[in-house]
Amino acid sequence: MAAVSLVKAPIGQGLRPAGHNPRKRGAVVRSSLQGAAVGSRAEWLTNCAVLSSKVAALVSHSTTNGHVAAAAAAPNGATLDLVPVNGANGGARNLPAPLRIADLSPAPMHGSELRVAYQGVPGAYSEKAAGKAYQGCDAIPCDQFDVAFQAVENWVADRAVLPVENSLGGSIHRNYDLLLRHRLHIVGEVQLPVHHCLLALPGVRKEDITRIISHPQALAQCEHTITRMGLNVVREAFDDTARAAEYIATNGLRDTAAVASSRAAELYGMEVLADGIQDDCGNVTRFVMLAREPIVPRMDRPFKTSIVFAHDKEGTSMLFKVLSAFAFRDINLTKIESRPHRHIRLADDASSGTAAKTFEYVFYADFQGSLADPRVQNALAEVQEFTSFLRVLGSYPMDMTPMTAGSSSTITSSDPSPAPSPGR
Ligand SMILES: O=C(O)C(=O)C[C@]1(C(=O)O)C=C[C@@H](O)C=C1
Repeated sequence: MAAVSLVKAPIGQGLRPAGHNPRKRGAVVRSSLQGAAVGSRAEWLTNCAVLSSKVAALVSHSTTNGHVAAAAAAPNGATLDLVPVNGANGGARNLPAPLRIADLSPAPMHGSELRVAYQGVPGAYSEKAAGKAYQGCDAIPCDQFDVAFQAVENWVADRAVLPVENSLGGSIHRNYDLLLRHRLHIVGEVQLPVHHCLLALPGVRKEDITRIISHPQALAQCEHTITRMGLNVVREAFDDTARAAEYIATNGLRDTAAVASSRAAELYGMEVLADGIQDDCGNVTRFVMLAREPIVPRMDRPFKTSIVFAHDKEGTSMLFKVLSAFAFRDINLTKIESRPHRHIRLADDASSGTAAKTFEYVFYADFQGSLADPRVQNALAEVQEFTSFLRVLGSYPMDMTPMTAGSSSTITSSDPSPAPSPGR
């Protein structure tokens, strides 16, 4: 499958039903502590069904006289300009085909495959993470992280699975920045043990290699091992690990090796020169699962909640106060990250568009606890008092799978529409 490089004209984008404004929803604590978007998804589906039946009625009427006689009014008042049907009368061959019910369906229903966007090409670790998060999904490769966000926002994909941190390389800052710029919700997490190989074309020996290419995170995760191998090489960054392998194969490069997965070796006809070259055998990358809607937080299993906050006044010990709101309630923080964000535009629920706000730093924090837990709600209410900006990025089940090398067991998720698998 070709990588999605631009997501500009998704099917049905202009047909949003009345009241459907994705930017209005969300989990900003100021408006609501509980994600209240479940009803709006149902509303969207209902409106689609109404719209579909109107179109279906018109199309069936049109087949009696060979033409669609009139324009249909969509529920939001927009006019659907239905075109003459291609037929024996001819003359309409270059005109667009009429909408079908399938075009109006925003997401696969009733067990059909979930479309999951990831960054990279087949053989990338992110593809494997997508398969671990949503077994049997239709994984959609995207050439950039931003495109994966857009693919979900524009209904080209139902979910995105993107890396946020690695146990050796640290945070993937780009995705933290994008979480703030976009309006998607974290609905789950998946931790993937990452086992790197050094790949080269068949017959190439280690001594022939002058260059190693890979994703910067993958190069960082193998930095010491590559040095210890005594190879006289330059290291170059590439978009993703699998694309580095594909590039070598496509261009027949016999002086270049890639750090990538054994699956990439199989897919692109490469040989494994060295196996397990990550600097730590417990090398794990954490991915987040993103959706247009939040999931309903629960209390019957371990949950994690991710927030982002900022303060626009100096000298008020904001960070200390925020941390104390969690500490005094014995809520365990699992991660905190600060990012500079001058001139970053924040998607803001308070207005229908985006509002430009400037803070010196924003802070991302993950903590153990569900948004359904009153302790968490109280902590967030307090955090809200100390901050100028607070947004809940998601409250979702923790990935509890033991992190043994090569482990790939399924995680437990509350995500409402994952591919069918036990316990979901
Ligand atoms: O290049 C890939 O294969 C990816 O999936 C990207 C990525 C990353 O961004 O960290 C994912 C997991 C590994 O940590 C290395 C690279």
